[in-house]
Amino acid sequence: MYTDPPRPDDGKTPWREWALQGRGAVPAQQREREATELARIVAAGALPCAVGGRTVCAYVPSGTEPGSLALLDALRSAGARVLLPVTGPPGPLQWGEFSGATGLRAGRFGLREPVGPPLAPEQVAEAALVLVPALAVDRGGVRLGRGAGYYDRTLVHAGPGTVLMAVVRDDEVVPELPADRHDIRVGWALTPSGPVRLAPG
Ligand SMILES: Nc1nc2c(c(=O)[nH]1)N(C=O)[C@@H](CNc1ccc(C(=O)N[C@@H](CCC(=O)O)C(=O)O)cc1)CN2
Ligand SMILES: Nc1ncnc2c1ncn2[C@@H]1O[C@H](COP(=O)(O)OP(=O)(O)OP(=O)(O)O)[C@@H](O)[C@H]1O
Repeated sequence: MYTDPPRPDDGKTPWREWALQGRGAVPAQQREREATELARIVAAGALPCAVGGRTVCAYVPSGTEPGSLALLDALRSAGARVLLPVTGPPGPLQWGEFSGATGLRAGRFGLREPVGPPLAPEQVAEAALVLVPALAVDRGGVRLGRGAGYYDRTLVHAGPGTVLMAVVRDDEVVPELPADRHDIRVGWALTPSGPVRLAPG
């Protein structure tokens, strides 16, 4: 059960605590069900854009983050070239191509990332779709990340046609989050109940 969410003018820190606390309270079985739903949505092709023959940037979930390797496999089965973030010092993220679980090793912060030479941050410009890790997202497309600014610095390189989609739990689509000028808004949320169109601007 969630505690009451903070207010938009409380700042990002209490919102991060709220989301992390909420995720921590979700039983493992429910988390697995939600991950299965997310992978099913991808496998069913119920995304806002076609991914066959296209590049999709995604991420390997860590801890209580929504998603799974099965979701990444579903993207590959749909014919996508899947790129995963390679985390360096704070700045734009580099990328590595996902070739299956055996091609991953632990990187910075213990995050699993592809072995092999990293690709430039600008590769995100090739992407039809970016699945962005998030703690919460609001109806206007403001995304709450972990607070290191990696994705805000990365998504500036996305093309105008790239679909930006924050992956969150149903309860993490909220009316209004605190926003900073540097925040890059996303047009969609991917939740276990399906894609949710947000209205940036
Ligand atoms: N799965 C996943 N991969 C991702 C992200 C993410 O949110 N989730 N990122 C999204 O940006 C980037 C990495 N950003 C991160 C930002 C902060 C911390 C973090 O845990 N910081 C701790 C210190 C942990 C430590 O020192 O070991 C902290 O700030 O307290 C981790 C990753 C790229 N890859
Ligand atoms: N485009 C940018 N250029 C320089 N600094 C930036 C940029 N975007 C964000 N930052 C810096 O990164 C820090 C974290 O920003 P913020 O709290 O918005 O991160 P976040 O969106 O939660 O994290 P992330 O993007 O890694 O998921 C802030 O100190 C901010 O000034």
